[in-house]
Amino acid sequence: MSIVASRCCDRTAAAMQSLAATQPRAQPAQLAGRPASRAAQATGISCRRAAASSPRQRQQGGASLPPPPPAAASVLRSKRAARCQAAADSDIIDVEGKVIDDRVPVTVITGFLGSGKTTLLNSILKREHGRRIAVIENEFGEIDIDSDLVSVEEALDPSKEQIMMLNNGCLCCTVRDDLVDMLNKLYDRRDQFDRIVIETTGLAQPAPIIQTFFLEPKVADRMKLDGVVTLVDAKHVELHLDEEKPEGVVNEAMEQIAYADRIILNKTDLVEPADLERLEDRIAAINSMAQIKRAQKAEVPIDYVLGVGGFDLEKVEDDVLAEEEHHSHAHSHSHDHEHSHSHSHSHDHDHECSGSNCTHESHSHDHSHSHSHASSSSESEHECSGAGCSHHSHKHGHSHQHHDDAVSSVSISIEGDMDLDKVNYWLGGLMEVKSNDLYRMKGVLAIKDFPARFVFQGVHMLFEGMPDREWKEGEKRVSKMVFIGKELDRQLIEEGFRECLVK
Ligand SMILES: Nc1nc2c(ncn2[C@@H]2O[C@H](COP(=O)(O)OP(=O)(O)OP(=O)(O)O)[C@@H](O)[C@H]2O)c(=O)[nH]1
Repeated sequence: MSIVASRCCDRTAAAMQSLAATQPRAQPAQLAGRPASRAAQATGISCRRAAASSPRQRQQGGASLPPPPPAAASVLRSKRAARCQAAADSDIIDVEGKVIDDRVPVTVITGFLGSGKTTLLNSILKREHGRRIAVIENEFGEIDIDSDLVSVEEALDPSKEQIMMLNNGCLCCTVRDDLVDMLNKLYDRRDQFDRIVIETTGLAQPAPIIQTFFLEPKVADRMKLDGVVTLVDAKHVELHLDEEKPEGVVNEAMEQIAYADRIILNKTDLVEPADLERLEDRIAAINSMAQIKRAQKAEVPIDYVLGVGGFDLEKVEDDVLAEEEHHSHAHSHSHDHEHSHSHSHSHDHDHECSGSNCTHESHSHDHSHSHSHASSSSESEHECSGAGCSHHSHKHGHSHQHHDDAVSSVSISIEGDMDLDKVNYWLGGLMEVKSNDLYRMKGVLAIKDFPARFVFQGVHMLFEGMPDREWKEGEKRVSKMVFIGKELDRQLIEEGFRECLVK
């Protein structure tokens, strides 16, 4: 694994306009191969997991901007070989040469105040699922931590040797070091548990917690972030999402949804089915990659929250495909609406997508009851189907709800080979310029002259990627990317990505 961690963006230069440009620059962002089991199988190279989780690897260049890449295809190969050597001595490899990932999986439970986090945690701890769980409970100063503690303590069964640690501070801003300490202390008792669950405060911003698992070498070497599970209070979430925040102040509720791998739409007993549909649309517009499940008392199958693999490169394709399915479902959902309202809808962009060159604007399906038929008022018309369509800002909302959520998902799908140097340059620029506002991204790329697909995922300035399986004979070489972030300029992102195509 390669992680580019330029935490601070010194170079805001040229802003977003520069992203569409394509000349390689001196220090592009890095797309480098991660030696992982599937890649190793595909290439015959057997080496180990996450090179970036090795402190030594980090010193060797994972944590700073990498040198300029040589010719496209050789970047992946040479980096992969280097990483094999770098990681070899500390890694466990099975008899077939496959890497065994022995790190402790960690689940982060987040969600706004009162959304049901403790209810979920208690439910996880009480159920028989055969996993021994250590819990880290984080609470914020003013909140009554004692009552929460009691409820969690009651759920702990001494015979299962569950462990709980309490951190009385805010993980997101002041005590990430505390989290590191706690994780490392917990690790000393590694034989007593199989996985760790962290319940965050309702006001937590997930990013620093997530980043801890990639940026802190010791933690990254010992633990693996399995997934971010976000509880959403169906009754109150819109209140929080709609809350106007002063400039520069984050909307925690929106961020918690944006970073999620799994969303539990909880307290469904308190709202009407129509409210749930509307909420699901709004949540999906913010984060189109996360699965959403409705629940009461946070009751969901255990596999929905544990063993998610939300940051696994091996699962990137599933997530990207899930996003596409979600999109097409949302389309049909929106069309259902259309019919039930007897063609009285105004879509911002009434379109269907097909062909490799479709590049349409935000799919904001505005189900307004007061407008006439969509086609008459649409700004652009296109069709949408097939790999070549690039979808953006999947905002499937209703006219009575907000359309100006600052956080949204942008997905692009383009057929054809990408020029690696250009992708390096463009993606590096995007990460630099958007840094704090680019929350999560995942993608599968077709790189020219490279027989394997390249998969990547990222959080802010953290980026990891690796060659995946080889393209199959006759398979369409399609590159897909999904970005979740704040005030993403869909058009600029798409133009930049399209410019990376081999001419
Ligand atoms: N009606 C209803 N109440 C629920 C549901 N799930 C949880 N609750 C209740 O909502 C309240 C808050 O739930 P918690 O699990 O404590 O929520 P939390 O997110 O941990 O709360 P904080 O720690 O304050 O952020 C409790 O009284 C729960 O019993 C649900 O599905 N329906």
